[in-house]
Amino acid sequence: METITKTDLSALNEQQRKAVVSETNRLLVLAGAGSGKTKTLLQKLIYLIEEKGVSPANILAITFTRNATNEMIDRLIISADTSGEYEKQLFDKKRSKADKDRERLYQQKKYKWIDGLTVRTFHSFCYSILRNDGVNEFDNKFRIIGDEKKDEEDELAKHVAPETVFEVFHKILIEHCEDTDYLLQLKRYILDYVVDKIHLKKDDLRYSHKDGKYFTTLDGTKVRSKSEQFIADWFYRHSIKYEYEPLLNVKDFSFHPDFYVPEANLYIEHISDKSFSTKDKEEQFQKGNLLLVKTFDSMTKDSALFNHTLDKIVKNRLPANYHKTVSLSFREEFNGYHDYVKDFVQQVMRITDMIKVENIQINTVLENARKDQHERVRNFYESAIPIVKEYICYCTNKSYLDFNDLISKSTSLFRNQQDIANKYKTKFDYILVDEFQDVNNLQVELIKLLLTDKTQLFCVGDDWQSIYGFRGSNVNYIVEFEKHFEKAGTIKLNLNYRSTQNIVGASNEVIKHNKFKVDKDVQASKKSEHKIVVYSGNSQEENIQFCVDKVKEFLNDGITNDEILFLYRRSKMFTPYFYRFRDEAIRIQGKTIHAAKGLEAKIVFIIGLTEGNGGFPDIWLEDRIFQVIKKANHDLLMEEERRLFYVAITRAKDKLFLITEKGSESSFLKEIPETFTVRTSNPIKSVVEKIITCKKCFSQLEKLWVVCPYCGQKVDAE
Ligand SMILES: Nc1ncnc2c1ncn2[C@@H]1O[C@H](COP(=O)(O)OP(=O)(O)OP(=O)(O)O)[C@@H](O)[C@H]1O
Repeated sequence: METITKTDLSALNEQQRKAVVSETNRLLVLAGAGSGKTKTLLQKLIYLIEEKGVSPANILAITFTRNATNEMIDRLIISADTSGEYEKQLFDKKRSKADKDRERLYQQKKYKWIDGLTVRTFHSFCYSILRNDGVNEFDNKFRIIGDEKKDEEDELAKHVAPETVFEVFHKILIEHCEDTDYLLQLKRYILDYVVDKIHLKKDDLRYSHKDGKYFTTLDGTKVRSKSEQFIADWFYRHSIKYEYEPLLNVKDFSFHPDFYVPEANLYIEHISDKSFSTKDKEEQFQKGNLLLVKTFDSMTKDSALFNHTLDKIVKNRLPANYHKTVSLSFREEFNGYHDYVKDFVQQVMRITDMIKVENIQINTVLENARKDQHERVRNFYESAIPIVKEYICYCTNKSYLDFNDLISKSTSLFRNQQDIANKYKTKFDYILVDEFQDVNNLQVELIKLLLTDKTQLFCVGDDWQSIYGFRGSNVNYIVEFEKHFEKAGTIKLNLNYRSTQNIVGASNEVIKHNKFKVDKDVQASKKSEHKIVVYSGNSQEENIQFCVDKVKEFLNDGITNDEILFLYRRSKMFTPYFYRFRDEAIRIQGKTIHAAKGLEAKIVFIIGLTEGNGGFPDIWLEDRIFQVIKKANHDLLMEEERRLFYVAITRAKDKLFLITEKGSESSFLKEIPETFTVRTSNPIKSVVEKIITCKKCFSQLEKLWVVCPYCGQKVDAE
């Protein structure tokens, strides 16, 4: 075999080394943030090939994202490339991404051992299984449907559907709206629960309308009660023109009856428990020789009966040639509400994913939803489920597979076709999985179907960083690894090489508030020169100003833009910052915390750390709609939010800024002990680090190191 690269076991700490040489067949390397899990996994790969003589063809390394796969391949090429050229090219800012991708591919081919490895995302691995071996199971000329239509650079580009999941759902929804009943049902849902928000508690919007007209009817009129809304909707559904609270001048005085139907020359007064006596009004009607009909709240309890009543009252009085059917247009009916329709589609997409990951029958979901005590939940599913069913049929007819289908089709292929399962089982003697804390049911099932008693499964992950629960990942697989995989072992990596003591200390304290986790004693290897800055301005403008000033200061001190990272819970928090920095002609990197997984930066700002709606924590999955498919209690959802905060904090190497607003500080900030922070509303000057020389290997180090990262010598900071 060609010489590849040296397994540099001496560059690893004892625990990392133990993990690399371990012969345990089911091993979990449970690592704290920045403790070198990716490094350990790569060394394991190299060790297997170089020291143990394993053929690269027998190794499968699985990641979650294309970026992670590329990074893994990059690191392998760097380790093999003694000239150091590849690393230079990779970090060359003048080179385009496409250029780097081409170079990666070229280098990968050049080193046969790297090319021989299977380093894939779950999805691309399943994609090739289905393409190569799925023919007996179903049409293997399928195309993938996802969030993007095409990316020229993507290896899967040729096989991607010409429409996105969202587009298909939206299209199906519009088609469904050709049925007027469905259209109005959906419109009613959106008006009630998005526009009027009638599901919210009393102390909100509902009573804040000065004129008391709160309920929105299907034609957009605001009325005073649910019953009036029902009556107005009934007119709309039957295309009967009406006037709401028209001014009526009768003999002795003028007043506003509830409804007037011109074509029937009829007035309707709806009587609720709270209505005043209508005696006076009735007299006036008699005097004026006008037709008044009363309806009562008690009638509205049974909607079928009430429909019937209105039928009797109104229809008989309409002219004989009155025709009722008018087809409604989707575009016009939702005029002004199209963004809400899109939100609805997003929610339908979310439940479709959940249904697939949890492997529940659609009709079971509908049955459960119908039993839910909340009308909003029942109504949501009545409108959503027909769309989900149609989407599934549509994808089958078009031979589209979405990301969940790729995995579930692969597992069913393995279950149904033993010979194909055996082919993969015998091929891969070693299966390495990165970011194991993010696996979901389907992915674990796939892994299990690939294992034999002899296969070595090597998983690395950090339960404290499990942040994809909302997409179906299940932190239980890592927390109870030894229950899910027989005869499993665990090695913990506890030394954080990335962040300084204050950052590691703060992150440890925050995560202590979570109950569902594995305990780890994560230590920092770098001293702190700076405390974490918690800045609370009086307004967003003050916060932005503070960040702009700080960033300018850093840039003046010679720090480059890509060493500074802005993190946030939701993209929209960043928008005002983005525009302000753009006005200042400063380019900064901003990422959602989810997208910052695995990244690190010298200086990190976490913005939007306010309590309450739109802040952080932001527990949206608690919405009862999702609970129908998967139960999740408030405490567990809060734990996921806290893990997300933990991921954010631990991206910082040296300096961390936590940006909040006076009076609405995120509860997470209170979980960081004072010793690690400076809390202020004023700008603060930063401390400039000094460089020292390691006495043993003479490396130039920032004063922050406790132990020299190159030779392990204890560094005397003084
Ligand atoms: N034994 C070691 N000696 C010196 N530096 C190390 C060692 N192990 C890891 N590092 C360095 O620590 C940093 C973090 O490593 P890595 O990215 O592998 O951590 P990680 O556990 O995957 O992090 P996270 O889970 O937080 O994304 C890297 O810069 C890496 O080179």
